[in-house]
Amino acid sequence: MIMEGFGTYGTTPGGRRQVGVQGYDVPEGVEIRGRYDGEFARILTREAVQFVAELQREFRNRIRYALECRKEAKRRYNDGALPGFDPATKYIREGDWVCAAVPPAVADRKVEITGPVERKMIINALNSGAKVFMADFEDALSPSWENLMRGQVNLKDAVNGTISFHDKARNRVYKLNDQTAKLFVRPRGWHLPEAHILVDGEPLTGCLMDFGFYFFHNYEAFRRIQGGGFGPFFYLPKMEHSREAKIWNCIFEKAEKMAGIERGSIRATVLIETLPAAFQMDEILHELRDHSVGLNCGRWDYIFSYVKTFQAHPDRLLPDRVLVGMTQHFMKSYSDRLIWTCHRRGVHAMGGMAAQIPIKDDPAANEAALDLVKKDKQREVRAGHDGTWAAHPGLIPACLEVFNNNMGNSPNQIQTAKREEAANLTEEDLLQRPRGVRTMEGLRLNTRVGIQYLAAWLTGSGSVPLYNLMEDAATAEISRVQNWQWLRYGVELDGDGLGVRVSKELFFRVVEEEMARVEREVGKARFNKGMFKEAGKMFTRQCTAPTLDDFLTLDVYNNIVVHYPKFASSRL
Ligand SMILES: CC(=O)SCCNC(=O)CCNC(=O)[C@H](O)C(C)(C)COP(=O)(O)OP(=O)(O)OC[C@H]1O[C@@H](n2cnc3c(N)ncnc32)[C@H](O)[C@@H]1OP(=O)(O)O
Ligand SMILES: O=CC(=O)O
Ligand SMILES: [Mg+2]
Repeated sequence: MIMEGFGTYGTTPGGRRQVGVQGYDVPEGVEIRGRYDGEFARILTREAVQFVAELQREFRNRIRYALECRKEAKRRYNDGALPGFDPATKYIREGDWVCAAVPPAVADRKVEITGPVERKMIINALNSGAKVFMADFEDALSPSWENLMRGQVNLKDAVNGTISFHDKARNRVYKLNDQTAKLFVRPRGWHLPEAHILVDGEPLTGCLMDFGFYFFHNYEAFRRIQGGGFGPFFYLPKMEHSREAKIWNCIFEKAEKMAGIERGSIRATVLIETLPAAFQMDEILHELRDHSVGLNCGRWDYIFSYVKTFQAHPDRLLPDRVLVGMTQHFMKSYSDRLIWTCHRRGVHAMGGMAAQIPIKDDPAANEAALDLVKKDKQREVRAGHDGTWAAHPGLIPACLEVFNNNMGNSPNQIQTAKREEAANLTEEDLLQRPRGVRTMEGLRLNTRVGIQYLAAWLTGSGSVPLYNLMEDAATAEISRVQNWQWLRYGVELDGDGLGVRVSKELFFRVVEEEMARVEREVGKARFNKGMFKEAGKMFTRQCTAPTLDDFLTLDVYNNIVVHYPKFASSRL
């Protein structure tokens, strides 16, 4: 068996093995095709891999079925059906039940910072003054083998309190403060495979890798150090139906049993970030009622999902992306319903992410951006949200101030902001067509943002600052699907007064011009060294595809897969 934690990778303490000929010690039926690294071997222990493989074997058929059901629902929406409340689960929506009590350690979640599982950012986020840090394997992370495995190593060190980072260029050492944010971890969505680990010859389900290794290595320390006897805590993304929440509930139960900890120890907040899930809030909470700690308004994926769900409904086209904010009736209705539902069931109703980030070189623009963030947070706290998301440490004081000013010393508003009137929101409220115009600048912005995001993702960065906004997989998806839909229906760009219709010819010209603009902005050297040209081709292909790809990152995933077929895993 390979020993854990031996210094530089490649040789055992005895020095008998060579770099590259070493492998992870894996159980029967598992093959690891990612690069070998001594640090990664601390995570990929035989026992941990066995646990993850068992999750895969037990749940793969149910996951497959849930994904088939998504396809079936897509067929129905494409044939003209609209999402709505399920009559079969009316008894759950109308029933008088509550979720398990919120663990005291996370009663106060006024401001949560999010970010990829990158070492320095984890330390900065935990030290940021936010109540919670949502460490992200999802929208904010490009899921390369290196990023995923380093992320697991970083989280293990973070939970144990030993994480540090030496920025050699700036001669600065990063360490944890005495007071840190509570850690939540967001695994990938169900749809993403993990091509570097095969179980019985098939790729592992990505989220089972993220959840499984994190849980296996950290549940004991987390419950002792962070969770006050509860935990670990998770965020669950991109679900479309309560049957998917049921799978997570069973996974949690299996993990708790394996660990010998009480049922209900693990807690998760589900992002309501798909249009179909907005009609399943009660059902999702009900499935997870012993493991729930609320719902969150994942606004960016929600907008993406609106377009995707209505991809075949030309009467429901979105206006320019910048016009689809939380004050649009369908967005406001979804946030109101989420608050009402969560508080009725005794759990947190979390707000979402304002995309503005600090602007370093322009004080006036910085002030204006901060003002937009504050207004967004004010709207959330007054509506009854118990907390919100921030993308950057520089925003934490302002967001906290807004929530503290409106909530005083209360840790949350679960008992005080019931929002009973939201019970009257109808299917029509949740689906109402967004208002606004479409412009050439909207098409251009989608294009240059989509391409630059993809270029970053292909080279390892899953969240980037672009034009003073945070961009991640969810925001980039909006750019992609909106372009696709406008092209598909040859929409008129009615906001320009020119009556121009979107066509392939127009789009190809826009791509060319925006690529030239990006090259000017980032500089020739960076442009040629980066993956901009490849990203441009991929984005163009996606926007002009005859049928809409379900996910941008799924389509391009193979470009970041790096296999080490001969050496990575062996049974020693
Ligand atoms: C739709 C959704 O799912 S939202 C959730 C997913 N998205 C995210 O989590 C995005 C999180 N945010 C980020 O990734 C970053 O803030 C970005 C990419 C948008 C901007 O990053 P940068 O350009 O590096 O920011 P900037 O240069 O201002 O950073 C200043 C410092 O703050 C740190 N920082 C910035 N954002 C974060 C963060 N979210 N968490 C921790 N530290 C952060 C930087 O590491 C840097 O640290 P240093 O001074 O010690 O070197
Ligand atoms: O995950 C959050 C979102 O807005 O999408
Ligand atoms: Mg999202």
